[in-house]
Amino acid sequence: MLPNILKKNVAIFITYQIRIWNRNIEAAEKLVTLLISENIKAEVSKSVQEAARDADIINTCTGASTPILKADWVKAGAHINSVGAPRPDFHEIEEDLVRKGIIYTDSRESAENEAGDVIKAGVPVFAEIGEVLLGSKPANKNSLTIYKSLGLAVQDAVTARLVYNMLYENNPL
Ligand SMILES: NC(=O)C1=CN([C@@H]2O[C@H](COP(=O)(O)OP(=O)(O)OC[C@H]3O[C@@H](n4cnc5c(N)ncnc54)[C@H](OP(=O)(O)O)[C@@H]3O)[C@@H](O)[C@H]2O)C=CC1
Ligand SMILES: O=C([O-])C1=[NH+]CCC1
Repeated sequence: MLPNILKKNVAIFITYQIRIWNRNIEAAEKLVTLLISENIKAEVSKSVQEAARDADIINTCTGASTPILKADWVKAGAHINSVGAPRPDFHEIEEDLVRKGIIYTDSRESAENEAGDVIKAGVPVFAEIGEVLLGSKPANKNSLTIYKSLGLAVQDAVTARLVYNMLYENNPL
């Protein structure tokens, strides 16, 4: 999943340097090689701290059950996209870091019931992404912001429909 997220980031931001950390360095090297082969500037970091240092955007996408990203490693004004820890008993972001951030999510109900990091920190969700897109809630660009992604069933349904159409309607067998 992470390669696709990174490519989307690169499509949006013109200047960038991507640093990749994985607990298994060979996996990080493999991803960096893939990104470089697609002309995306990427390099391996030996630690999460090194990867996060001075980063404007941090993407966490792990199956970790204890936090891997700590508050002291993240600069003021950074934005974090947290994709992992989608269960109440899973964590990938340190509690203090979640408390420092303004929390955005795809579904408030899901975040309050499923996102371990949000539940443990006991912080309110500031806005759903839909509210930001509609202009009813601000993006707070200069603050530390955290987008807690959990996925919406409608995304799966629409994707399944697109795949079905490609297979059976646009390209009938
Ligand atoms: N928000 C959303 O919409 C969605 C969220 N998810 C969640 O995102 C996460 C990643 O999913 P996906 O990419 O499919 O999973 P993968 O199994 O492909 O990748 C998991 C990654 O997490 C790493 N990892 C696992 N445990 C730890 C740990 N304790 N510390 C550090 N790194 C760890 C793995 O490292 P290694 O390579 O060493 O094994 C691997 O790089 C999962 O938690 C999944 O449930 C999934 C789909 C949608
Ligand atoms: O596939 C998955 O592991 C998940 N999808 C949404 C939350 C977790």
